[in-house]
Amino acid sequence: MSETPNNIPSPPPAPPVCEARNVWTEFGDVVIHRDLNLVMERGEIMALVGGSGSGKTTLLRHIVGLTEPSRGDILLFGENLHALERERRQRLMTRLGMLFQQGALFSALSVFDNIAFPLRELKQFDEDTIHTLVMHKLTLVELEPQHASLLPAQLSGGMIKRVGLARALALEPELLVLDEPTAGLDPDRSSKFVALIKQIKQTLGLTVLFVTHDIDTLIAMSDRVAVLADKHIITACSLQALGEVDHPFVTNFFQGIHARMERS
Ligand SMILES: Nc1ncnc2c1ncn2[C@@H]1O[C@H](COP(=O)(O)OP(=O)(O)OP(=O)(O)O)[C@@H](O)[C@H]1O
Repeated sequence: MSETPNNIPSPPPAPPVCEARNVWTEFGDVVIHRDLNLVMERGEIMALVGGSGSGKTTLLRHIVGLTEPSRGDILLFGENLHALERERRQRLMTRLGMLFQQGALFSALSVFDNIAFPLRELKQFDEDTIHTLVMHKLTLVELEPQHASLLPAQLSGGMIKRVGLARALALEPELLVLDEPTAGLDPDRSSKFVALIKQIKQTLGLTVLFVTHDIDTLIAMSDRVAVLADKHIITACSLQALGEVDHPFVTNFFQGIHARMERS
């Protein structure tokens, strides 16, 4: 522990928000992740990119506790997620929120009930409090109170994403995980959704990890880019530094980024 000039010990540095340590994932004989390592610091927005089938969604699913790696550890806020007993693990999971591809809303539940779902699961809030929290999240994602009673089938693609985001934010997480947040949105809706995520990130002081194939989203959102190739993270660096990385996937990918930046 370091000391201040008055010899008062300063507190130990906060652990990384999220860390994958020596992670292996195997489906039968097929190895998806081989000794994969990744560290995310508080307050950053990190993009996770990689070829189709390289294991990005699988890694996100490990990080949000839906699946467990074959070997290795996932640490969230310094705690070893898969080694915790159930109750502590559930408590830890309330510190993160996930937006799935296509929103993954419950089709039979209204917008209100979708957003209320994680709050009700927790069994800590009465219905008045849940109402206040849900309506606050609806405002946060720039939807109107009258949208609360709609069913997912009555929503546009952009609205579904916003409701999914509101649900991911329901428990006021510190880490937000987004799988392809702009997939399926037209360029205008996509850039509005990116702006909304960045604004919410700023307001709530979130750390954000997202997967994308979309170069515009990558350029607009990321502080750092983690590249999943050859079954592990080959680099996690700024967009600029990515230009220096000598790897066929990165070289290809960077050509696309370069062309896009020159067009804008
Ligand atoms: N439960 C499972 N059982 C067997 N194989 C699986 C399972 N889940 C994923 N896979 C395989 O693992 C590989 C990685 O899948 P994953 O969805 O993580 O890739 P991805 O990088 O997110 O791909 P994309 O960019 O196309 O969405 C794929 O070959 C997939 O078929």
